[in-house]
Amino acid sequence: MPAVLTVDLPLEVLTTDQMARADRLTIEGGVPAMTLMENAALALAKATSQILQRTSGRRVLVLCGPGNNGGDGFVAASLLRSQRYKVRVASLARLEELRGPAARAAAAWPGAVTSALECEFEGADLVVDALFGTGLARDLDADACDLVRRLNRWRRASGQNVVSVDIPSGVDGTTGAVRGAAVEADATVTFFRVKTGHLLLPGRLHCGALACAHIGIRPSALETLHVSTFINAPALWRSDLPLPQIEGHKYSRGHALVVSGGASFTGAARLSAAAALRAGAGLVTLASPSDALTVNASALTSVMVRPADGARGLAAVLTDERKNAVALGPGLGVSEESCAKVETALAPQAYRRAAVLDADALSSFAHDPERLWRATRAAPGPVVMTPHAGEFARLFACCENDGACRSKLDKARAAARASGAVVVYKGPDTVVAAPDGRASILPSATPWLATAGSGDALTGIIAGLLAQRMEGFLAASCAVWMHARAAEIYGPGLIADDIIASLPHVWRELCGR
Ligand SMILES: NC(=O)C1=CN([C@@H]2O[C@H](COP(=O)(O)OP(=O)(O)OC[C@H]3O[C@@H](n4cnc5c(N)ncnc54)[C@H](O)[C@@H]3O)[C@@H](O)[C@H]2O)[C@@H](O)CC1
Ligand SMILES: Nc1ncnc2c1ncn2[C@@H]1O[C@H](COP(=O)(O)OP(=O)(O)O)[C@@H](O)[C@H]1O
Ligand SMILES: [K+]
Repeated sequence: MPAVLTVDLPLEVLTTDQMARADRLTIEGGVPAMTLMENAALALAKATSQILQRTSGRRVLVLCGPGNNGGDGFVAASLLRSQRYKVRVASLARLEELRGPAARAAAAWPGAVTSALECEFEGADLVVDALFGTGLARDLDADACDLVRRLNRWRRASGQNVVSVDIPSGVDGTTGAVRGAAVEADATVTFFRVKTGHLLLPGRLHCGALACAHIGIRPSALETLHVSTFINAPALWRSDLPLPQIEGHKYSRGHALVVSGGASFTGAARLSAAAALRAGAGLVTLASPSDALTVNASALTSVMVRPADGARGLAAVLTDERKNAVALGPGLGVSEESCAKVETALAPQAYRRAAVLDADALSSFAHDPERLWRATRAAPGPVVMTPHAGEFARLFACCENDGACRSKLDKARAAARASGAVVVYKGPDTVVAAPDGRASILPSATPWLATAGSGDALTGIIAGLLAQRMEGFLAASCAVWMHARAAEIYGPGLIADDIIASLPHVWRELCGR
């Protein structure tokens, strides 16, 4: 499998509305719509011909829809025909229904056009899906759903390739939802910038290999779009990555405190502590209940262990101002005592201490999320919360059910706004959202990450970066990427300990030494 996390795509991610505005601004700025369409078709024909290994005579079927996505299809069909491919075109709309550049593109196609609803895929070496793009406005009707499902069945049975223009037809370009049915593509060529629907599930699973082509839209168009969603890639946070300084010492690299659960629940916190050290914190201390002190101390070497019983014990350990990042949740237990420990860790104080809240530190507030948000809003430093889907549903039910929240991205943003904390909404398409509206989406992650303790390792990496004083949103995004990249490097068979063991390889890639 290719290393997807290191593929180069532009950082900014757009909604379909933002993309439409970028198109409009460019056209108003003097670039003809037809030029954009021709450039889009050129990129598409190039991708198609690469998949067909430039062998002329191969048979290509182009499925065109009623809008400009179909227009791109018509122009690409003409280009591929001029490159000596055997091209058939099938249209969903009657040609007289087409408007604007799409109508002009269809008129320039020299061959026959058949009905897409009746078309046969047999004999095709590749199908170009130009049915619907970013203009998809409602669910596909029954006939279009039937066409898409027939195409998907043919692709699976024949093993031939499908290339989607802009976005697999049927995928909502903003939310990633499937509107009735959606094409399963082997490759998708999008234009100018990736859209949120390419990255959020299930949309991402329909795209295959995603490429982004420049078609003449000026990057200056971004200035008016107020883009706040980014691909989670090193370019987003690399310049803020904390690196050890020659004149530095361990205290200048920060001191993370991880809070352990009781005697039978200590492994999770130890994973977090080890991950915090590997993420570069100069020192890591495990605050352990007395009954778990021996088991923790005997299982740790470079992590220090200090006794801390209850919220009071934690408060005593936290009087040391050098402990500038605290992580709670893994193995903590769901209880009122855990709520009190979280409130202690977040209590206002004279110096800036960052906090990461995961697992039981979140679930303990399920009956009263407002109580947690009061604490997170009042906290003196950045707070990062890392819920998986179950924890998110328990804690942020109001954001789940809010009619304005249409996607995982919307929900994570609403949760960050409500809590005043950075929210890492975990899963195969992890979203990191900051209270100020910034968000990042991880473009891929190996499902081998779904293993016990994997989230605990992530909590530790975030704590380690926060201890080094990295800004909250960037630290959380960077940690999510490092965690996924460590798993990608290690490969199949991964367990949580391997994520931690792989972190030096990730560092080496990031800093080149
Ligand atoms: N606007 C531009 O300047 C450019 C647009 N380009 C292409 O144009 C596409 C966007 O074009 P459009 O805005 O025309 O939209 P689309 O071609 O994506 O589809 C919209 C058309 O389908 C209809 N429609 C929407 N949902 C439907 C549904 N569920 N069932 C049946 N019909 C439905 C709409 O009424 C409209 O006619 C992009 O995806 C891209 O491929 C490219 O040519 C590059 C430049
Ligand atoms: N299918 C998947 N694909 C990629 N990453 C996943 C998948 N499922 C879970 N993950 C990631 O694995 C980690 C699991 O965290 P979590 O559910 O808290 O596990 P645990 O509680 O066992 O530590 C998260 O970082 C999450 O994003
Ligand atoms: K399409």
